[in-house]
Amino acid sequence: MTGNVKINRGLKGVYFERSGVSDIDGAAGELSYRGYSIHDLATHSSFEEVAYLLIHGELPTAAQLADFDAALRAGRDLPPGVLGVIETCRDGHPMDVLRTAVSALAALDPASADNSEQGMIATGLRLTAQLPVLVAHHHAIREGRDPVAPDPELGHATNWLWMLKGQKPSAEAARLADVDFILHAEHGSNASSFAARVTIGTEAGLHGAITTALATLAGPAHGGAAEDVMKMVQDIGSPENAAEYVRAKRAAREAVTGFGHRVYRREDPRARHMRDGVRRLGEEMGAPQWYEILQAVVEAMKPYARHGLNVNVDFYSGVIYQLHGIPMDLYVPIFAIGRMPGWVIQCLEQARRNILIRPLTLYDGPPPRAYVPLQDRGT
Ligand SMILES: CC(=O)SCCNC(=O)CCNC(=O)[C@H](O)C(C)(C)COP(=O)(O)OP(=O)(O)OC[C@H]1O[C@@H](n2cnc3c(N)ncnc32)[C@H](O)[C@@H]1OP(=O)(O)O
Ligand SMILES: O=C([O-])CC(=O)C(=O)O
Repeated sequence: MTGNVKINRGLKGVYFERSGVSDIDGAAGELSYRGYSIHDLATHSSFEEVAYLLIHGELPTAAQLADFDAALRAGRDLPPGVLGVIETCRDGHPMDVLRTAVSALAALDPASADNSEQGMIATGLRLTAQLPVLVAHHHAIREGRDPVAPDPELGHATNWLWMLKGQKPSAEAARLADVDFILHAEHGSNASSFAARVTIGTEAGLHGAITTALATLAGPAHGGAAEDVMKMVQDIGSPENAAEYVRAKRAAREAVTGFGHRVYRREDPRARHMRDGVRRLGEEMGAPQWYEILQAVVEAMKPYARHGLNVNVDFYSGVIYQLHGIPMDLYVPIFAIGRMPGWVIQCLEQARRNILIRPLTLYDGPPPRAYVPLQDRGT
């Protein structure tokens, strides 16, 4: 069929469902989770509290938070067998290894087939707890070290840095990681959450949906941007080279990574918290040049700021990880660790009022024609 049909390529501007989780005002540059401003949450909250808020809809009481935190800490164990999978693909990109390990968990986790509401919440908590362990263990294995066991005395962000580096992080480093996870925890119908919903829409399980989400997050137009920003900063090398770098990119009509967003027409509200972190940490660590290069890129992009083109959340996050000595190929997995509660609640919302997600493509191929047998098709 062809005809006068309106096509929204990339589903731009299309509402496909209602959601009570996060509200994004792209024109105003505002974001809230369950009605709470991202700025309040980044300033006052913790990842554990935000994960509870996202999944259960309300901020927890002290007792509810303690139970939730205990469940997260208890969920860090990995079923035997998954380390063998990681070992087999140890030299792959950490995002490929993580996706493969989560996919393997579907087969190795005895409770993975429980698609009830309570079953999905329990699986979601386990996966939220397990993702940092998978990433840290893979990193140790590829470096030829023994994986560092999770420490049940430590909260989510502190334990992640402990397992990654084998040393207890400073309070400042742990807080920056915590804020990073809060800022990445949820973002409506972004590509990876939408992909996870499509998977749940077929009544597949949560491990499958998270595997889909991980595959989708990895691309440079989505979660892969932080890694690319760090590569860009290294290519630029010094603030005075930024203008020429941007000019050449725009002359070639190439995107400048870390800029642009499908929804925001102002600065991404999450960016300011990362920017403050880069500036502070850079000064403290005697490496202010990264911040200066980033700000020189922002300045150089101003003439191209049509349609409100501005920095997104991942413009600054890569440099924070770099200052913490975290390898570039772990930046997307870090995003994934933070995004887990968002994926879980998007999947729960989908499952609660499930409908198969199946839009249409308007056919514009050849008209009907007769089949030509192989021997009649020439050489
Ligand atoms: C966590 C996240 O996923 S945030 C996004 C992370 N991704 C990146 O940072 C990669 C770089 N950015 C991009 O590739 C894009 O901005 C995307 C894919 C994120 C969004 O793309 P779109 O939805 O097409 O953006 P949008 O419709 O707002 O584009 C408007 C205009 O700005 C331009 N534009 C968008 N992003 C950029 C950019 N990074 N650099 C230069 N120009 C850009 C577009 O080419 C378009 O110009 P046109 O009207 O002349 O065609
Ligand atoms: O919402 C989007 O399209 C991408 C994004 O910023 C996110 O997933 O955090």
